[in-house]
Amino acid sequence: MAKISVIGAGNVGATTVQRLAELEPGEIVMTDIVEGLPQGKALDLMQAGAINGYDTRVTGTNDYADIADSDLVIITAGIARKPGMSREDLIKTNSKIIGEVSRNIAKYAPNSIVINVTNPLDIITYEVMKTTGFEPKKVFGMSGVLDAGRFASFIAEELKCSKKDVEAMVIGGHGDLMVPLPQYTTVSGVPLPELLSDETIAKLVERTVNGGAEIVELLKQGSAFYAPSAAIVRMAEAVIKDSKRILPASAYLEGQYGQEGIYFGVPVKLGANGIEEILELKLDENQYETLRNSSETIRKGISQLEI
Ligand SMILES: NC(=O)c1ccc[n+]([C@@H]2O[C@H](COP(=O)([O-])OP(=O)(O)OC[C@H]3O[C@@H](n4cnc5c(N)ncnc54)[C@H](O)[C@@H]3O)[C@@H](O)[C@H]2O)c1
Ligand SMILES: O=C(O)C[C@H](O)C(=O)O
Repeated sequence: MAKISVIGAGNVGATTVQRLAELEPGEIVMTDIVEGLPQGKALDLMQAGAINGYDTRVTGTNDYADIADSDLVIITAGIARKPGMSREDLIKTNSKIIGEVSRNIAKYAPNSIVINVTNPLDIITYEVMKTTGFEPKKVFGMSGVLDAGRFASFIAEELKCSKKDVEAMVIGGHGDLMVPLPQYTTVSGVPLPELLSDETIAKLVERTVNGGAEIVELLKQGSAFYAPSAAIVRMAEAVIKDSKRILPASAYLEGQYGQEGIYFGVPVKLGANGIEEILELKLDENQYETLRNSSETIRKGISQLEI
């Protein structure tokens, strides 16, 4: 049985707790700075257990001491972007919030694995690793599972087939320069380029890259949270069940893909120890070029962090 703490009880945090509770992992603690918010949502989710049939203990708190001895901590605290903003525009505000969050995780849950969700994803995940002082393999970010889920959903719509049969792969930074990989995307084992024309694939790639912004524009306030929480739970499940799933995650690179000392979305093996392996894929020259440009945005963001 695992203890999971979710920092931030907003849209992403609370929806994540709801999905996690249904898996019956053991105990879930939800924290926020707003008094009453995590407590009220936790009580509501406890009562839902009687109807949905789960016995997970869910509690809400404003006190970091309650995350003590967590096996897994999921960070969703911070602000979401508004229409017209890039994720990088959130650096200043969110890095202040995450500095405080990270120091408390290091203090109260020093043996935990940490999944960061707060944007700008790759830059803030770097801040969490540096501020907690945790080993890089124990700190990683959620991005590629969401981006690949969007790509898969658009592909299924185009092919008029079940989403269940599409396995997509998206790597790189969780920003405007992410890299969907059609050559590593399959529909029941059939490579995507055999099913759709280059022009159609290019259209779906573009929609995937703008997938977060498309929802931000529609909502006018806040950003996506149903697909993001589903993606977080897929990763959390791999950690608590030690299932060694191969999933894209923002991982600390030490030479892989020609990158050193930054967090970047890459396929990894996820288990109880966090990132247990990083898989290196062969890319075409354009994809390498986009990765290099994306890494520059991440380095620029890291240089703006006050850590
Ligand atoms: N990685 C991804 O793919 C992805 C997907 C969706 C959202 N996000 C990011 O996740 C973050 C949260 O999004 P959301 O939609 O849940 O926002 P939200 O505004 O609904 O919730 C954020 C919560 O964080 C809380 N908070 C603020 N400061 C805090 C602190 N110091 N300690 C604890 N809690 C604090 C707020 O009170 C609020 O309840 C944003 O930065 C957003 O961009 C990332
Ligand atoms: O788009 C955002 O700002 C939120 C998140 O990163 C997403 O991709 O939905």
